[in-house]
Amino acid sequence: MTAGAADRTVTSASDPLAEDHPTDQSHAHQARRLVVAVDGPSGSGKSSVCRAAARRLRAAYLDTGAMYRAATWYCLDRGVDLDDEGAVALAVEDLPLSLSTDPDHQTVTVGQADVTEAIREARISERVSAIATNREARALLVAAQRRLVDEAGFVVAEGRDITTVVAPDAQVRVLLTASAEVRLARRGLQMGGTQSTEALQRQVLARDAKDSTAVNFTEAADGVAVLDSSDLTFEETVDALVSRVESVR
Ligand SMILES: Nc1ncnc2c1ncn2[C@@H]1O[C@H](COP(=O)(O)OP(=O)(O)OP(=O)(O)O)[C@@H](O)[C@H]1O
Ligand SMILES: Nc1ccn([C@H]2C[C@H](O)[C@@H](COP(=O)(O)O)O2)c(=O)n1
Repeated sequence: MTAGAADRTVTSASDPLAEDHPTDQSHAHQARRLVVAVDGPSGSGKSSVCRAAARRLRAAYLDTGAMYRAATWYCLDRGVDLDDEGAVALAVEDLPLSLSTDPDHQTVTVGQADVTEAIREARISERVSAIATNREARALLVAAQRRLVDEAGFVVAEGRDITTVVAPDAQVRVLLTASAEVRLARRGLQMGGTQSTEALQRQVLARDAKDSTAVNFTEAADGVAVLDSSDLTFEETVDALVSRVESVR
């Protein structure tokens, strides 16, 4: 792990902070505890907007989707049948995951393998719903995420169930949305125009449809503010999120 202001390491999903060594700066985060929870559908801008907001706020950044992706990578690497719910849950229990929460240095490792890039591949995006819809695997990952949020103190955490399950008591709770058309266009640009329309639809819309059978991230729960970025630039969206945080600090 690269030590830094917001670094945390999950050493296994079932015992996430067993070997964590918070730095002095991370204690400073705890002293001003503030949790910013952001959910939303694929391509709405959660990762990019939350990472930029965390940088501006000098907070930790927790990408919970990266944990589901790393679990998928691990299962595929070990030849676990993703349709075998019990085998997947056992694998996730053993998952040797290390995740940086420093918004400037995003790294994800599984055992000795640096999977930071690999977990973004289409083969992972197209299979990750098998983990997201596995109840036991979810429970393990949610427990690890709660520990990370608690330890971070001042954190921007994003995913699909942060406002409702992982950190329902967060001081700032936001559902970041954008129209399906806009999200597909953004994801197409992000992938450098390499993906067919069908592939993009599988990775964005079909994945959302599967994931939403496990958790609701299309409607804001009570107390959750909707931030629709369809007509906002990236900077305007970051500004809107940062302003919300500043208003409760
Ligand atoms: N308001 C915005 N205006 C223009 N582009 C944006 C905006 N917000 C995000 N983007 C861009 O859209 C793309 C998708 O954003 P991002 O990967 O953050 O989405 P996401 O919600 O995390 O998706 P996923 O859940 O699938 O990982 C990125 O290239 C990002 O820079
Ligand atoms: N809190 C979360 C975060 C993510 N997921 C699932 C749903 C996605 O298909 C997958 C990858 O997330 P992404 O990197 O695209 O944000 O992980 C979830 O169910 N709950």
